[in-house]
This record gives sequence, C-alpha cells and structure tokens, in this order.
Amino acid sequence: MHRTALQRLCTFKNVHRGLKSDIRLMETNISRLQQRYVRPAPTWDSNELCQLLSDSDGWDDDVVKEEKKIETRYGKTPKRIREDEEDDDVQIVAIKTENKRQLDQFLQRVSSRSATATATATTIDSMPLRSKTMGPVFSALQTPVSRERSAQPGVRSFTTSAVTQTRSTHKNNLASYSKDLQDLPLIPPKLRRSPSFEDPECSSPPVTTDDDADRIEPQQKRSSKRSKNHELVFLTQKEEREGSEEVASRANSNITKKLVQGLVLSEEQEYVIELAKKGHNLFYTGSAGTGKSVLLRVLIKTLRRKYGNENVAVTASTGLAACNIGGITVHSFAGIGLGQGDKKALLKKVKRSKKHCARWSEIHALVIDEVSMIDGDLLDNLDFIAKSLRKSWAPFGGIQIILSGDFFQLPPVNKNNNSATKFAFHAGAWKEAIESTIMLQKVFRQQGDAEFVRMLNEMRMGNISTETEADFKKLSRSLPEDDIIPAELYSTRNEVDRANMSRLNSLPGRCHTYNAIDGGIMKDELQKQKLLSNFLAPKELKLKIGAQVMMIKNMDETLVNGSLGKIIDFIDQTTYMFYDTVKKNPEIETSRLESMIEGKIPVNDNSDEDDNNQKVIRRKSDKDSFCRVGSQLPHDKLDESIFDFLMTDTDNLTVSQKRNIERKKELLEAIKESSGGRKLPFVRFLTPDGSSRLVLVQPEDWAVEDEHQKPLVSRIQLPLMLAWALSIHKSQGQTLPKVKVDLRRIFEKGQAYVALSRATCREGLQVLNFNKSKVQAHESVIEFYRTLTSAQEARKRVVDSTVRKQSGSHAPATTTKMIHKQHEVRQDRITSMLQRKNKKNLHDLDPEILDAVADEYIDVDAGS
Ligand SMILES: Nc1ncnc2c1ncn2[C@@H]1O[C@H](COP(=O)(O)OP(=O)(O)OP(=O)(O)O)[C@@H](O)[C@H]1O
Repeated sequence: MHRTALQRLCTFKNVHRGLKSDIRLMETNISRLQQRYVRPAPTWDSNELCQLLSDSDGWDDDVVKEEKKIETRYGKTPKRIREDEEDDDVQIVAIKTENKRQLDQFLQRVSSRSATATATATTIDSMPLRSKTMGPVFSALQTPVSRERSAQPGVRSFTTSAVTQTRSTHKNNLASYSKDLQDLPLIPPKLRRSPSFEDPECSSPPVTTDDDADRIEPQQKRSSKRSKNHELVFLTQKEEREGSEEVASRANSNITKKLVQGLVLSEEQEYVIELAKKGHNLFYTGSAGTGKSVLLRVLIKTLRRKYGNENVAVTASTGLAACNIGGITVHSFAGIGLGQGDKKALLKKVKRSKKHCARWSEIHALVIDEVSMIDGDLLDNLDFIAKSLRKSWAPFGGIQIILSGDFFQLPPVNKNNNSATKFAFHAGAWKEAIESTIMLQKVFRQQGDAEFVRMLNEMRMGNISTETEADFKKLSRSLPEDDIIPAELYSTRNEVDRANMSRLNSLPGRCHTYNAIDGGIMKDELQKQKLLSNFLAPKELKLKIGAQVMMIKNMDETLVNGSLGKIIDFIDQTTYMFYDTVKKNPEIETSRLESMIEGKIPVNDNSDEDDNNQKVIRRKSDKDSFCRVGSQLPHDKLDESIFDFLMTDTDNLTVSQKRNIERKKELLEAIKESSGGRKLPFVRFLTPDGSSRLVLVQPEDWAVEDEHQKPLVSRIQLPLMLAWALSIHKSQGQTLPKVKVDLRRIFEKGQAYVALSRATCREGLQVLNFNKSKVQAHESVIEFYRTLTSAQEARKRVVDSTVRKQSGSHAPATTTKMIHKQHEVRQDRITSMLQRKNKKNLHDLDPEILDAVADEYIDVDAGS
C-alpha cells in the first residue's frame, strides 16, 4: 500500500499545478516514504522543490498563483530564489511530458537564465523497471546516467503517460496517499540536498566504498560535483529493452566503472559483483593481494543496497579479518560461542538467544571472509542452524552465501592434531550451496614488483626453485631506517610477546601493570591454568603511554576484535566522565564545571545517551573490583591531544574564548589529580572508515562455561594486547608496506606464504630464517584449485547454461571428453596464431591459461 502511495506521490509531484495543497507536507511525506523504501534516502532541498515546481511544470498562467503560494510558505518567490542562485550552482531537475513544444520552451528558458547551465537528457530506458513505475521524479534521482543534450541530437520521445494520467486523477491521489501516510511514523523533513542517490537495481551507478569522494580520483571528483553545476535532467519515457545496444554500451561505458578508494575494479572483480547482484551463492578466491577484501567491501555495499543494511550479515573467520571489512566474527554473528559441540547443541545454544534467532531468520545474505580458516564442520553446522531456524531446506535456509578467501593461506585451527584438516570446501553444505566459483588472477598488492609476485606464487604452491630460495635468502638484510617502523610478524605467541615487550621497554614513561582476576568453578588447578592460558587476554598486561595496542573483544560496530590503537593517557572514570561532559558540550560554562569539581553538581555520566563510549563504560558490577585496585602512582599531566576537540579554529578565537579553554584544561587536570580511582588506558583507536575514536578501555570478562552456562574458568582483564608485533595468524588480510618476518618457528602449511605476501615489494620486506623445507601447501587444496575457473571461464559457463535453458535443451553438461576436444581445437588455433605472431609454442600450458590466452588472441585477431 505504501509503495503505491509513494508512486502516486512522485508522479503527483510532477503535476503539482492542479494541487493547491501543502507543499511542506509533501516534502515531509516524500522524505518519509523515501526513507522507508529506498536507501540512502534522497532528500530534497526546498529550493530544488521550488525550482521543480516553478520550472518544470509551471510556465503558464498558473505559475504566478503558484509563486504567490510558495512565497507565503518560504518567504520568497521562486523568481527571487532563481535570482539568488543565478550563479550559485544548483542542480535543477526537470521532468517533462510528451509535449515536445513545452520541452523546447523549457530548454530555452533555462539557457536564457544562466550562461553556465548545462542541459542534459536522460531516457527512461536507462532506468531500472522499478523506478519507472515509481514515477519520473524518482527516476531522475535514481538515474545517475545523463547525457548532454548537445550529445543527443533531438530529444527522443516524450510519452510520460504517468504525468498525463495523474493530471486527471491527482485529487483522488491526494486523498488516497494522505490516508496511506497516516500509518507511517512521523519523521521531520530533511531539506538537504542529496544528489548522489543510487538505486540498488540500477545497473550503472559508480560504486565507492565508505571512504568517500576525497579518495576518488580527480576525474571522478569532478563528476561527483555534478550538483555544483546548473544541470537539467529531462526525462523521456520509453520501454526498457533488455539487452538493447544502448543498454549494453552503457554497461561497458566508463561511467559504469566501479570506483573504490581511487581504484577501478578490474573486469574480473566486476564480474563477481554482477553474479552477487543476481543472487548467486558464490565463492571467489585468488592469491594474496588480488583484491578479495577490496572487492568484498564493494560487494557488501551492493548487497546492502539490494537487501537493506541490516539484512546482510558481514562476517569473517577471525576478528582481525572481520575488522578489515567492518564486520564481526562468524561465531559472534551465529551466536554459537566457541562453536564447540555438535550441531544440535549449537542450535540449542542459538535458540536461547532471541537476538541471534531473529538475525538468522531475517538476513538475506551472509558474507564470510577468510573462509580458508573456517572448519568444514562449522560450515555444515551453520547450514543446519540456518535451515532449522528458517524452516527451509534450501541451502542455508535460502540465505544468499558469499564466501571469499584463499585456501593456500592459513587453514582452520586443527583441534585434533591427528585428524586431517577438514576445509570448508569439504563440507556437504559447500557442495550444496555454492553455485559459482571464481578465481581472481590479477595481483594488485605487489603489482610494482613482478619478480616478487612470481616468487610468491612458487611459495604458494609449496614448490620453490633453487633460484627463488636464493632470492628469498637475500632478503635477510636489515631494512633501511626511516620514519616507518616495520611491523614484525612471528609464528608463535611467545615470540610476539617478547618482541612487544622489548618495544615497550624502549618507551619512556611509567609502566602500568594490570593483573587479571581469574575465577571459575573448576577444581583441577592444572586443567584450569591450561584453559586460562588459551585466553587471548594475558594474566599480566603491561602498558605505557605511546604503546600500540589491539582490541581483543568486539565492543560495537566500530570497535572490534582487531581494532588497532595507541594509548594516549591513563585516566580514571570520574576524570573520563568529566572529560566526556566537556567534549559533548564544549560551550559548557566553566562555573558549572567548577561546581562539579566541588561536588555541588554530580558529574554527568550521560547514562541515558546512546553513546557507544558510554556503553563501554557501563560494565557489570563484578568488574568494579578490577577498577577499585587503587593506584597510588604520582600524577602525570594530561596529554595535550586529549584537548583536540577544544582546539578547532583557534585562530578566530577571542581572548576570552581562549581563556575559557585554558580554564577547562586546568579543571580537567585538577579533577584528574584529585580523583583516586584506578587509572585505565585512554586509547585512540582507528575505526574501519579511517577516522579515530577515543575510548577509555574498561575491564572485560572471558569464560569457558559448562553445559549449564556455569563458568568453569573465567578471567577479568582489559581487552587489550600490545600490537607492534603480530602473529602471522593475526596478520592475514593485512597489507604492510614495511614488514620484518621471522620464519624460524613456522608450524603450519600456508603460514610462510601469508607472512611474506603481506609485503608490497621486496624493498620493504626483511625475511629471517627462511627455510625452503618449511614452505608447504596442502595436497587437498592443490587438488581443489585444479577444479576452479577464471572469471572469464565462469562467465562463459553462465552464458552457456543460460542458452541451454533458453533453448529448452535438456542435454547434459559438456562431458570431460568434449572439454578436452575443445581444448585441443583451441590449442591448435592458438599455436597457429602464435606462430604467425612469432611467439613461443604454448602446448605445455595449463588449459586455463590457454583459455585466457585464446580469448585474448582471438579478440586481437578479430579486431585486426
Ligand atoms: N581494483 C584494484 N585496483 C588497484 N588496487 C587494488 C584493486 N583491488 C585491490 N587493490 C589493492 O591491492 C591490495 C590488496 O588488496 P586486498 O587486501 O583486498 O587483497 P586480498 O586478495 O584480500 O589479499 P589477502 O588474500 O592477502 O588478504 C590493497 O592495497 C588494495 O588497495
């Protein structure tokens, strides 16, 4: 019903002239409907509305009356608005009708009004079907593809039947949608321009990651400033012809290139997006640095536009990998704790949590990154849980599954050392669910060092030549010393701890020691200590100002297991709350703060506010004892950077404003000095979107529970660990421009490859203790990869199967024999082509590479 209302509203908006009702109500309602049905919600500037109303439809006598109405409402006439903004770069959206004369008239009006105006025309056939049904205004907003009028000789046809139709029925519509709208919650209107609206089904909007236009290449920056020019979008309505030449050329045009962090997605990366958009369950892979995670971030955005943010579960096998893509661990999403127990026990566990049951029932897509570390049994268990909770026997209960990772990298942690590793691709659920598998082939991370890519590829397959071994050994030299301190990677926790402690000791300043409080009902002390030693949180944690740390627990969306940060101070909770009060209200009067210090006004802990930082502060009472351990240490001055929020625009401050800031700093110092609570680390964390966030880190608890959820062992400690040196396991997924790797204690297949492939080039890599015999790959992984296809091949397969389906042929898929025959024919063609081109004979090459080469040369041939 609401969708119909929206449709009516939008078409209705084009023909407002007959409507003498409340424009503001219309804005509000459109905004509400848009927010409900389309993400991100496009919002309208009231000026734009006026432009739309006055320019697009009203250039007959009614305009005068209409302008009067607008004047009453907004305090100025559309004419005045136009004058004000003559040179003020406003995007104008005009939606017109089948009447060619009117359209030309409109164009003339616009060009006579501003010399800088650009007239652009967009045809409805460049829009998704859904937008067409929603009406031209919506379509205009949803269609980023536009062409300059001059580039389009003669605007096509103008058959906006919706407009014509609505002219006669708008009164009924008004009554009807007003009624529909009564069901919606009231949202205040947002009169803000949002020109970059993208429709989930629209095939052509440029896709960018969260890291906004600043990081987009200059060319794209220019185009993203479209709204800064006078731009007129005319719409003509025409049936969309799927597969039409124009649609195809648009799909191939540069406009459609997906841009991400200044990167253009490669064709193979785009193909994965294409498949995901079509709803395929897919697995894509590729060697380290082929852009799997970058692609995943774009893919997640695409899926979110399609299904809605909350309907896409973004997960990874480890916390750090999850942090990399702004997600959570798969265990945490699923609600299965440590994932121990059989599938029925796990299902029972999930059922105890309403939150997790709701998640499982509601999501449309589940993304799992670094799938190589997911155990095959776990994947089967997830499948079972999904099917049970969603009461559907479709794979994963009908959830779209997207898996990404490289099985040549780290395998699942083997709980039972004697059993063979069960990879995710061994799982029954994998075979049942995964429809498409794509292998990305272009390496981006080390693209400036082709020789290094070759060396890494040998390493990946566990098959290192003598020359490559010698080349790796040459990398044992020290790295040049400059501002960038190299990250250190080790195989074992002990090595990591030692390296971190040596860094900590070299820092000046006092060391703060935090001893964990351990508990639990387990009687066997030896067993208890063994379990406790598996906790990531250490028994004793030593920290200093300036120490690099990593969060080891998921706190909220932006502070997750794996978030990196730097300690900027140690303060107690009262000081923190005082700081937080000033930060939230920098204008607060100093007299009020003085009263707080004197105890006349309680320090506001903002407990009602929905602030993640405060959530971190409000911890259970059993952690209070941890914080009560009084600190008798002498007082250090607060770090200047804590006051950053007060220092904006200091040049323009008056003397009294500067004095006010100084006073606030003094008061904060005073409260820090006088309060006796335990000092906790105040950390500046990096968030996934690249910004930073200050957090007072509070103690957390960890426990291993028995079947009645009683803690067998438990630990309370700060959820932090030092992070100058990392374990290779934690480094998976990272790109490190300067890295020192010690391979002395390598114990896992794929481990050495992961470590070395973090580097971007050999200049930034130091390798200690390289030992060829320790570089190995799993046989089953090698086998599995033999069956995979490139994006090119996968695309051909999809096309073939579509053709088969369309032709109604029930013939079985091409047999192995036929494939071999095809390869032979192809090989011969390539050989003769290559001979003509004086190239090397490729008879010995892998069929997959042959295919790629064949395509390339056949294209070249066809072109020539
Ligand atoms: N289309 C692209 N164009 C240019 N650079 C890219 C592109 N895709 C990825 N990159 C760059 O390549 C590097 C590696 O990307 P990413 O971390 O996504 O690779 P990965 O396949 O996930 O690696 P790993 O398997 O090691 O985790 C990054 O620095 C990234 O910015």
